[in-house]
Order: sequence, then structure tokens, then C-alpha cells
Amino acid sequence: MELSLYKIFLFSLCPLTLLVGQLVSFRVHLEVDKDGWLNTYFVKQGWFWTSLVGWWCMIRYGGFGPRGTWKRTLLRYAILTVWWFVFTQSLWSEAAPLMDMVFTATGGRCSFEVFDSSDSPTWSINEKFHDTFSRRQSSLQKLYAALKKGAQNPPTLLQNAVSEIGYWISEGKGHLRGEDVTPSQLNSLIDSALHSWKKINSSYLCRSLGGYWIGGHDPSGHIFLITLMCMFLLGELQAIGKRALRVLKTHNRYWQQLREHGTNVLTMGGFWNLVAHPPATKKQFFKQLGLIPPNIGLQLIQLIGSTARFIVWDNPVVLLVLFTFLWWWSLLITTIAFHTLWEQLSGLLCAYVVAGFVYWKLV
Ligand SMILES: CCCCCCCCCCCCCCCC(=O)SCCNC(=O)CCNC(=O)[C@H](O)C(C)(C)COP(=O)(O)OP(=O)(O)OC[C@H]1O[C@@H](n2cnc3c(N)ncnc32)[C@H](O)[C@@H]1OP(=O)(O)O
Repeated sequence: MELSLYKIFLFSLCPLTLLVGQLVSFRVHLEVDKDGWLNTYFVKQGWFWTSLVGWWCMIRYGGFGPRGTWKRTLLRYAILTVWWFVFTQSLWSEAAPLMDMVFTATGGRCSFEVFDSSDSPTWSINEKFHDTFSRRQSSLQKLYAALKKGAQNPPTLLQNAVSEIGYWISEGKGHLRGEDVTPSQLNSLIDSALHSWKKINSSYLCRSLGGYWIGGHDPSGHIFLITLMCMFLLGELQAIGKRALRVLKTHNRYWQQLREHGTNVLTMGGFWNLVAHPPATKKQFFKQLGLIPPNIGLQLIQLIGSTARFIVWDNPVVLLVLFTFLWWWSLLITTIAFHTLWEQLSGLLCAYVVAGFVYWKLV
């Protein structure tokens, strides 16, 4: 395989991003919302989006045609998919994914330290027990449900623990009702009860019971997944890139329409005013939107329709580039804000050895 500039870019993008992220993290402290839209709907469903966009590009750019390269693409995709699945997902409900095996083998476990066991005279929730108020509340609820479900003939102390957590959830009080037990006793009671009922060997199972992963070496699942996704999308772009660029250049009609409709929409009928000075409430917004002359509304709809068609149907390579950018951005954020350097490196390395082999040897 000859080493082109593009190949250098493909193979160095993720490691360089990790390096940049590490350097930035020395200077910048980022607070990132784990439940933000990008993480929840896109990155955490990343292999789905990547598969969809990757294959859609293959279909639209004739990868299935007489000179198509779909067999090779399918082989590369299959290898990457199997590796992603084995590394991050449970093959069956009892089995742990590889990344969680590494974590438990290096001393990590699922913890249920709910209550602060320092010497404080009042009972409070352990600060390490999940990182936001809403996550704490929902984890307490999961824990409560798990304890209630698991305890058929629970000892009195455990019954008390369950009712204390129930009380905490319903009342949100800053202290418990003064049982004859210390916070650390209650913690170990909950912990040993849950660990004796179930073999908690995956982060997914741990979270579903309300617990959290502590100790051990936890390879970054995000860095692993995003590296695979970037390598797949950018790697396949090599196969379709020239054709995609040719198609992109032939769409003069769209640019013409964009210019015509775009200037009409922006210069007439108060639309620009609406964008530049949006009203305070949704009601006012829709009221003002209703005042826009119908022909402008129609042009706006046509504009949105032709843009969607231009991107999704005619030039899905735009989607591929957009998604790659989205993954890259998320990779950068992850390297700045999550995991230790060694956990980031192991996530990267585990993805890189397979994706690197695939795009080095199987192109
Ligand atoms: C013949 C030819 C046929 C062809 C055919 C053609 C048609 C073809 C059509 C295709 C059609 C599709 C077909 C696809 C079929 C599927 O692929 S469907 C499956 C879709 N599923 C997915 O994509 C799931 C992807 N997700 C995952 O793999 C895992 O969730 C992850 C992302 C690896 C999990 O990582 P993790 O280890 O839990 O998280 P980790 O990185 O350790 O991070 C720790 C914490 O920090 C947070 N965090 C880390 N980084 C960040 C960040 N940047 N921002 C915010 N939070 C962060 C994490 O969210 C996590 O917090 P929690 O919310 O979990 O508590």
C-alpha cells in the first residue's frame, strides 16, 4: 500500500486529536453534560448512524454497481462491526463486553456507596454517587426497584435500607430518619445484598441497578467507538471520494435555486426580521410566522426541501463529512474531559489496531 497524504491524514487524525486534547486539558477545565443531545442521541448510538450513512453513500455512489467495491467494503465493515460488538456489548445477558472484562480484571467493581460514610453527624448522599442531581435521583430509583425486587425475605436492616431510600426519593430530605445503623453499615448491606443476588460484571448492568463503576482500568468506550467510526467513514471516503466530488460539481441547479429562493426569503416579508429579532415566546413566534406572505412561506419550504434533497439524496457525502466532523468533535471533548490518559490510550489502541489493519491491508 502506498502512503498518500490522505492515508497519513486517515491514520494520524485520532492519535493527534488525543494528543491535542491532552495538551488542552492542562489549561482548560471542561464541565460536559453527559446527557446532552449529541452524546445521548448520536454518539451513544454512533455505530447505527455510521452504518446508515456509510452504506447509504455506498448505495448512492454506485458501490453496488458493476464496478462497485461493495464486497471489500462489506468485509471491512463486518470486521469493524464484530470488533465493536465484542469490545463494547454483551454477547449474551450474562457475558461482559471485553472492555468491562479489562475493568474487572484490573480491580474495578460496581459500587453502591450511596451514603456519605465520613464522620458527618447528618446523613447525606455520597458525592461520588453519580455526578448530577437528576442522575442521582434516577439511580436511587433504580436501586430502590432492584432492592425491592431482589429481597424476598430480607433481614430487617435491609428492609430499613429499602424504606430509607424510598423515603429519600419521595421526600428528597437531607437526612434520614435516624435508624440504629451507620451510613457505612447501610452501604455495605446494600452492596453485599446486590452483589450476592447478581454477578455484576458489566457497566451496563451496574448502571441499570443504580450503581457506579469504581477502581480498575476502564478503557474509554467513547474513544474506542469514535476512532472506529472516524476510520470507517474516512476510510470508505477513499473509495467513493472522486465520484462524490464529480457529482457535487454537477449540481449547479441547486446552487442557482439556493441563490434565488434564499435572497427572496431573506429580503422580503419580514422573515429576516424574525430571524434577527426572534420574539420572546413561541406563541408570538408562530403568530409572526403567520404574517409572512404565503408565497415566501412556499419558497422557504421549497428551499428546505431542495436542500434536504441535495444533501440526503444527491450528495450524501455531505452527511458523511458532517458526521465525521461530529465524531471528531466529540472525540476532542472526550479527550479533554473524560478518563485518565492511560484509559484514553487503551481505548484508542484497541480500536486502532483493528481499524489500522483493515485500512492498511484490506483496501
Ligand atoms: C449486502 C450488503 C448489505 C448492506 C446493507 C445496507 C443497508 C444498511 C443499513 C444500515 C442500517 C444500520 C444497521 C446498524 C445496526 C447497528 O449497528 S444498531 C446498534 C446501534 N448501537 C450503537 O451504536 C451503540 C454505540 N454505543 C456503544 O458502543 C457504547 O454505548 C459506548 C459509547 C462504547 C459506551 O461507552 P462507555 O464505556 O459506557 O462510556 P465511556 O466512554 O467509558 O464514558 C464514561 C462516561 O462518560 C461519558 N462521556 C464520555 N465522553 C463523553 C462526551 N464527549 N460527551 C458527553 N459524555 C461523555 C459517557 O456518556 C459515560 O457516561 P454514562 O452516560 O455512560 O454514565
